[in-house]
Amino acid sequence: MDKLKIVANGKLNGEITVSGAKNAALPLMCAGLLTSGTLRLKNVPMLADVKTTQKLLQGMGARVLTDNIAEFEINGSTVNNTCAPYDLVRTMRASILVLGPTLARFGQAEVSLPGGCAIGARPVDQHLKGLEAMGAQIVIEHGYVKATAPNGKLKGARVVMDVVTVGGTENLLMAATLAQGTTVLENCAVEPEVVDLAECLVKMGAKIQGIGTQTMTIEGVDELHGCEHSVVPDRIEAGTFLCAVAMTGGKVVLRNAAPKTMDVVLDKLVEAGAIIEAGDDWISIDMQQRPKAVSIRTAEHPAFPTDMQAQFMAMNAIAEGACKVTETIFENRFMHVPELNRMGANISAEGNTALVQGVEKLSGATVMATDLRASASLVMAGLVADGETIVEQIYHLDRGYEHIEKKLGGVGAKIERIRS
Ligand SMILES: CC(=O)N[C@H]1[C@@H](OP(=O)(O)OP(=O)(O)OC[C@H]2O[C@@H](n3ccc(=O)[nH]c3=O)[C@H](O)[C@@H]2O)O[C@H](CO)[C@@H](O)[C@@H]1O
Ligand SMILES: C=C(OP(=O)(O)O)C(=O)O
Repeated sequence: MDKLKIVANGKLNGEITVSGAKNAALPLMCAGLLTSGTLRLKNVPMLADVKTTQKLLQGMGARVLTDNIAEFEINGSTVNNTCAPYDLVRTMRASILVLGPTLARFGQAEVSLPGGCAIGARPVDQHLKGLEAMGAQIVIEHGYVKATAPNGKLKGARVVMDVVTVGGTENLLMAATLAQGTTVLENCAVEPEVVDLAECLVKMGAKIQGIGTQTMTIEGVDELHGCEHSVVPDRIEAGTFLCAVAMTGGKVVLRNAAPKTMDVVLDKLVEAGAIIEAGDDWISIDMQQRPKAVSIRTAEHPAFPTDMQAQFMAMNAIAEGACKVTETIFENRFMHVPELNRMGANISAEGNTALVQGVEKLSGATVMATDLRASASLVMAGLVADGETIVEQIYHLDRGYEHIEKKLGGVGAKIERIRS
């Protein structure tokens, strides 16, 4: 399994181009199942999860073409299999997002239950509850969700999700576009990636009102057509690089970024001492001091994103002062804490709260993490640690960061992939 070797190399300086968002690209690719037309997606990040989604869609019979430089064409006219098998679903929880579109277009779907993962149990009860309200008959058998729509069609319904769920909102939104009648989704997630999906669906002919609000009303249509859509920039990848610069110091400009989707993260970096400037599609950071510790509390958008919690923990680990990090979205998202402590950090975690006392120095070590953002936080710690840091098990990182070693290497980091 590949590893990353990182040696501190001073301040980061230069420019980085941000990729399209993983969390938007995956549901957008699944939306290709809703139409027999061609969905052309641009700005798609070349990530392990995108390749898994490509395999999943191809396994269902869809034609998926890519030029391997950020463009995909998905054509759902040839879909002849409504099953998403365990061997693909288990490597990527977002596979559950084929359930809504497949059921809505073909009247049946069989999708392996994704199961829990390192950061929490992550049930999909809200997805199933919503589809049942839309008339689906659902059984769980042999680890699979087997869903059918009586007479082949879902029916519009009012669904109040009892937790705010990004994937649940996306699945039900896609399903509702082809349902008969009107669906009202209440308590929707308003993450930028949900908005991006909704905007693409509208281009495909869907009738959706309330995009970007907690209530979306969808008037079902008989069919959707193809369209061209550019994936929203990845606010989490961008935030990760900004945090890295906040730790090393330096001046970096991020291109193809979406600062309007990152308000709270940018505010917190300013609180930490960074000078941040932004235009429509760029962000610059200038950091010439040791960061100040900043307390954060994760919550649904537009509050502080859980997917940035580990990276801020790494920054706080070397910051001046002490702070509190509270995780309210996932029940087990502190796996980076013991690894950061092995590198000399002073963090104590209990329940969903971690108290961080900043230290002056970290020391390099061999570390690993069992989830994506935890792995990113260890890479960042390596950028400022004494000696060599080896981050193992980086297939987690490859799920969500496109060429992280090249992007950070391009602004002066000493970081090398060791292939095995
Ligand atoms: C591919 C993708 O977009 N992944 C993102 C998505 O994950 P994902 O869509 O899986 O996250 P959700 O928003 O659904 O999960 C939020 C919380 O709701 C709970 N829940 C969710 C669904 C459900 O049916 N029942 C239930 O109880 C989950 O266990 C979790 O505690 O949003 C998360 C929260 O912003 C991000 O961390 C992930 O990066
Ligand atoms: C938790 C994450 O992703 P996923 O939902 O794909 O596991 C993430 O991107 O940090």
